[in-house]
Amino acid sequence: MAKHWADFQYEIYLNGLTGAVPRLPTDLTRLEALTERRLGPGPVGYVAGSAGDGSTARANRAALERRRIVPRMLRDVHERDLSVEVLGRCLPAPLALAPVGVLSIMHPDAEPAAARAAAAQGVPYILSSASSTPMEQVAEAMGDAERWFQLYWPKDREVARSFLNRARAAGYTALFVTLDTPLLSWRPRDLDQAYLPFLHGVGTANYFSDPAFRAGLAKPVHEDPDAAVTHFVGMFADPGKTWPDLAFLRENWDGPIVLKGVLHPDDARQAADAGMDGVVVSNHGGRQVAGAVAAADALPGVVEAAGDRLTVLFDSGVRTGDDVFKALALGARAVLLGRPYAYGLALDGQAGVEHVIRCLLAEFDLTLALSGHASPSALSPADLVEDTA
Ligand SMILES: Cc1cc2nc3c(=O)[nH]c(=O)nc-3n(C[C@H](O)[C@H](O)[C@H](O)COP(=O)(O)O)c2cc1C
Ligand SMILES: O=C(O)C(=O)c1ccccc1
Repeated sequence: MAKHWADFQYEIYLNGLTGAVPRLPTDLTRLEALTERRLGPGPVGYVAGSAGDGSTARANRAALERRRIVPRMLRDVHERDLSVEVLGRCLPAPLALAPVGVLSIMHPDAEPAAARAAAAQGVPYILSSASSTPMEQVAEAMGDAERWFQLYWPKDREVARSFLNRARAAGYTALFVTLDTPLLSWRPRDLDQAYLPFLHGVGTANYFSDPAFRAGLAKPVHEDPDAAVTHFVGMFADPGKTWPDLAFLRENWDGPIVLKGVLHPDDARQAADAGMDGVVVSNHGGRQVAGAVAAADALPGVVEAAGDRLTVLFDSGVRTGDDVFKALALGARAVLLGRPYAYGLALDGQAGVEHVIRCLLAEFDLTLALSGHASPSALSPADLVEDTA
């Protein structure tokens, strides 16, 4: 019998018999305000903030909320199985933790704590290139869990090659290549605080530990940290890249490659033509293009274009179990979760991240059951209506 994620609900009530209540709210939309009280304005602004006036982030929520579930009754939902196949692996639920860089601004335990939390719950953790801990150390924290690595494709070919070699040697199997961040967007919350974590050296661990990166420095990192940061800023991304460049990644990575940040159906077709294995329909949580299409509104078109050539994943704005239901009904195979787990980490370290995963999946399991379905594969667009009022 598959694990019932909904059992967490009963566990909470049972603990209540001894007077215990959960350490963090079970409505994950409440975590941002709590984190705001805990952390300084720079760090929380960086995580909570988005591009421009925040319209894309709001549109992400509105597009999910506008879609409403039409539950079905009397359909035997006693036994449920939330597992899904993603990139040739069986996951216990349709969820992975999105790559979130600079996590040490949230909590000193940072990426290793998030990785341990994900591993404890059997959920994949996608490690960001811009992590505060080198990828080899995070790999150890992941233990037997699935290891996925997010690539910010460095401008320098040798650093790119070195990252791929290191990731492979450290046991990462799938590569998530983020396409939507060749530049950082206009982010007023960070600009008004004049706060950018990397300029404080945060999020540079993979680079500063990299032999190919260090070969480009005149002096060792510790002798001239400012020059190392400047080198990182110039190297971190490359707005000059085009579709034919993907051949380099295909030649240098033999596992699955997923392009993160695809919103247009034609880009999905180009991804498939370039031999990619999947896409993440994402607008980076509203952090890149202000005024961009809501991720959920872009999802059906990309799903159609992908056909059976690509695995389609989804992120940007997922906060509740019914959001997961809706993304899957619109055709995503699984969702990635971003800010909520960063807040869980800020508020309670590894335990906070586990709390977030368990709440989201318990709520999804209950939504699935109460809507008359026993597995993610049963969902389709016919389970939703669009609220046009
Ligand atoms: C603080 C922060 C840092 C992020 N860093 C990265 C990153 O290093 N690489 C990446 O591909 N996406 C990054 N993202 C985007 C997430 O992977 C994801 O697309 C987004 O957070 C999903 O939206 P949500 O926060 O609404 O769930 C970051 C997001 C946040 C909030
Ligand atoms: O802030 C982000 O959204 C992001 O993707 C990023 C980029 C570089 C370093 C850390 C995070």
